[in-house]
This record gives sequence, structure tokens and C-alpha cells, in this order.
Amino acid sequence: MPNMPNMPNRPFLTKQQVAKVDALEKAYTTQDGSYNFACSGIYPPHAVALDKLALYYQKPSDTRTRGSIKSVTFPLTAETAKDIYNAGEPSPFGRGSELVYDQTYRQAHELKPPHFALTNDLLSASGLLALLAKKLDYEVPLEGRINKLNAYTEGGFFKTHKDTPQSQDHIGTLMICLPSPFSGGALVIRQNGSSITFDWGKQTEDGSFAWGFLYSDCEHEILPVTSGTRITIAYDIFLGKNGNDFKQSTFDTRLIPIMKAFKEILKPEFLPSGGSLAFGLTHGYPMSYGTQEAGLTARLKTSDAVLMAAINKLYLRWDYFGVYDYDRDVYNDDDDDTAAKVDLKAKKNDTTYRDDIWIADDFFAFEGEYVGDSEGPELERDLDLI
Ligand SMILES: O=C(O)CCC(=O)C(=O)O
Ligand SMILES: [Fe+2]
Repeated sequence: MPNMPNMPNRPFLTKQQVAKVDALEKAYTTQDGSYNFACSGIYPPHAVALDKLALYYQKPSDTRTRGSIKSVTFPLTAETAKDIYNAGEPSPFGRGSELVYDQTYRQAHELKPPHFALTNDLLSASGLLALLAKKLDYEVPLEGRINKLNAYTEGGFFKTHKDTPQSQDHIGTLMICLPSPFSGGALVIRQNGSSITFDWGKQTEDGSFAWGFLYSDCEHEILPVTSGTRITIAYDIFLGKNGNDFKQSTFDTRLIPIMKAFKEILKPEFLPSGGSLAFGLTHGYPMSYGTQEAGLTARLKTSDAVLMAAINKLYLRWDYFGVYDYDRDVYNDDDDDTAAKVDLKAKKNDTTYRDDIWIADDFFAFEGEYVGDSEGPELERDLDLI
């Protein structure tokens, strides 16, 4: 690789340093003990004014037929739910840049607007977006855009996949499960070795609506439906405008253990001659290729957001980068003298090497790699308290 600037010296951490960064990581990843990549809840029938709610739908191929629009009320019966399934068309899914139908991967039907509509906007009627913003700790309003209606009948499923972000502000998917008789069809969501299951068949038996949100960087699947018809309406959830970054004036008690762990790291013995500490973010974020990323801080999710809040609260200087882990693949086989100074074999056997938390005596940034806020602070070499 010609013209590559010097790679950072990325030394091994000492046992003492590892203990301190482990304590810090624990402080921000286990802040409230709950799963932080997905959440769910129930709306009992009275909460969504069921008596006024109806669903209109139409088979997309029947749009020219008079009287092709049907309407149903809630809770759905076995028959009305099945009729909605039958109106839908086989669901494709994204593979690479294509939409494909693959019955071994997904067996479901879907309806897209304008072929279905609810008589009431469930999201605003339920106050769900405000609740979700609060649960997920966003200081910005969230916006929901209806994407489609998904229907699975007995034997239907959708194997493990990730949803494709529609834009940088797209944070995840909200599913509202309509009450209808069904069993099986649990939604299983996985991230970083944890998993959470939303099984809505029983929860909607009394006519309740169930909802579940997942960040779009999470893997998820729908297990086979064992009886009845399972119907969900999927919304894409976006960060709204007028976003503020973390407000310095509000103090969040979750920051206390993180700040305490940071203070250990800021003692002079941690990096006696100064240096930088880099953290891999816990969550994934959509980035537009070839553009300078702006406003990542407002989009940070859960533990990443709390970590950033603590960094701000301590007045530490920070910046963010897209990092290609060259020393993992390219540099390993490259005897160029800019190669990273870390021996991969030694790294694997050494418990003091952390892939996701680095210390370095320099930042590195080269064309195409820097994704920091253009108005952000200048690069700094030291972890400084101002
Ligand atoms: O059917 C559902 O509830 C979710 C479907 C899904 O994961 C998707 O459409 O991407
Ligand atoms: Fe999905």
C-alpha cells in the first residue's frame, strides 16, 4: 500500500491497564442490566381505541376490480386474518443489492401501502414514539414511517437477517403485532452474543396489540408459525430533526460509575507520557459512502450514547474515526515497513490485547478513513482534562 502514513504504535496493554479498561467497559455496557438493543411492550385494547379502529386492505392485483377493498375490525378472527394473508403477495427480501424471493429463506406474504391502511395512526394514537424515544434515551423526537404489513400463516418463517437501513437517520424497525389467533412465530433478536425473544401469540390473545423495536444492526428471525395467522405492521424508525446532542445540563445517574472508571484511567500512571484511548462502538451505524459523516453523536445508541455522555461530562477531548483494521488482514502479510507493530500470533495468545479498546501514541487518519464531524475538535494526542 503506497503512501500510507505511519500506522500508530499500538502497544499491548499491561495487566493493570486491562483491568482498568475492563472496569470502564463494564460500567458502560451493563448500565441498567437490561437488553439494550431491542425492547417491547403491550397495548391493551382500550389504549388504542379499538372500537374506532379498522384495517382496509386490497389484493394488489385486484386494484381494477370494483369492490376489491375490504375492511376488518379488531381483534381479527382466524378467518379475517387468513383473508389478509391471502390478499398479500409473497415477500421478497434484500440479498446484496437485489430483492429476491426464496421460499427456503422466507415464507411470508406482505402488503405495502397503498394496498392497506389503518383508520387511525396507531403510532400517534398510542404515544409509542414518545415512549420509545424515552426508553432508548434519545433527546430527539423519533419519526415512524409505515413500511409494510407482514403476514405468516402456519409453517411461515423468516430466517436470520438484518434489515437494510434506508438512510443515516434510520435507527431501526418497530413491529406492531395485530391481535389474531396464532401460535409460534416468535421474533428472536440477537446482538453481541445476547438474544431476546418476543413471543406475541399469547400476549395478544385478549385483543391487546404487542409492539417490539429492534435496532437495525441486530440480527433477527421469525420462528415458524405453528397455528393461525400472525400479522405485523412494520414501521421504519428515524431520528427526527431539531436534534440536540447530549445536554450537559441534565445529569444522568448512570454516568456515575462510568465517570468513576474514567477517573482511574486519567491517573498519570495509566498513560505516563500521554496518549490516546480508542473504543470500538458497541452498535453499528449506517454511513453514506464517500461523505463526511456529520452528527454521529446524536445517533449513538444506548451504551455508546452513555459512554459519549460521560466523556463530555468529563470534558475529555474526543473524535471519531472509521478504522480499517489493517493489522488484522492487509498488514499481516505485508513486509512494508509501515506495517503495524503488533505481532498477530502474539496478539491472539495474549489476554492483554483488546481488539475493541486501544491505546495508541498517535491517531491515524488517511484519505477516506476520517469520518469525524467536520466542525468537531482538532485531533488531539492527549487524553486531557481541560
Ligand atoms: O414479520 C415480522 O414481524 C418481522 C419481519 C422482518 O423482520 C422484516 O420484514 O424485516
Ligand atoms: Fe427484519
